[in-house]
Amino acid sequence: MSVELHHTVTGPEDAPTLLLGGSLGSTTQMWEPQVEALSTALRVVRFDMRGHGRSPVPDGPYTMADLGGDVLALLDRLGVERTHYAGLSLGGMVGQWLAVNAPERIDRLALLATSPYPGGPQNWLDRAALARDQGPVALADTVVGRWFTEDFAKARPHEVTELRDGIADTPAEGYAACCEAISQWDVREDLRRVGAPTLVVGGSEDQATPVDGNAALIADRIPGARLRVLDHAAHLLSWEQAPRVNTLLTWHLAQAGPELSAR
Ligand SMILES: O=C(O)CC1=CCC(=O)O1
Repeated sequence: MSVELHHTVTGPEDAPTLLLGGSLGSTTQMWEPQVEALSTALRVVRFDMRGHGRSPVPDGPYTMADLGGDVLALLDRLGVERTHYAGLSLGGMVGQWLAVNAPERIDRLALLATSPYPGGPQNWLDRAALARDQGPVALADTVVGRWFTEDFAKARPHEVTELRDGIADTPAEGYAACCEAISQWDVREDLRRVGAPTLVVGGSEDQATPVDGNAALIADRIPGARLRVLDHAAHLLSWEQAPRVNTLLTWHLAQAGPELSAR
């Protein structure tokens, strides 16, 4: 059964909707570098994944269908028939699920630093067990260490600490149950069925979802998908390379119709 996701809406009410789905251990905060740039021409809807931030935390395990079903319920609540969707990491997995399982609801798709198959269950089940046992605080330093390049972490340590604390504050059950959803995730054979025009963005220094086997594979399989690889970018590339990501998203989504390209 779906839950009512916490969300925020920014931008003109009559503009096309863009949903932003975030990473494991994040909240709507992770999209702050995008909101101003994207919300002049789009109605930007950020949401907390179930088990995260201010959304409900049902007992796990969750599945990607649970997470995708929550997004469909959110669209229904907002009265949105079709939407653009951009997601990073876990948010990008949910984007792939939506594009495969609810293609009639998705207009244009952007998949950032995400994976079609994050390597099989065991690592993720181990991470789930650790999160339940000791809390995400036990993982926060390691995880945030993959979110940014060393140069960025040296230059902007306060931002890294803030996001690290966000991972640590994620409800243990929510974090663990989302790891369990990731542990079962394998969409490789379904990607050829995706009809949404898709932009795939990878980070050249992303060790969590390296371009080879992730962004490159997704772009190879989704018909007509466009791949862009950003240098000086690790996993949370929407934060570290915000202006470049905002330009790419604006470019990709502006091809949807005259409302966007005119602004
Ligand atoms: O948390 C990580 O290590 C990277 C990641 C994979 C899926 C996700 O959302 O984050």
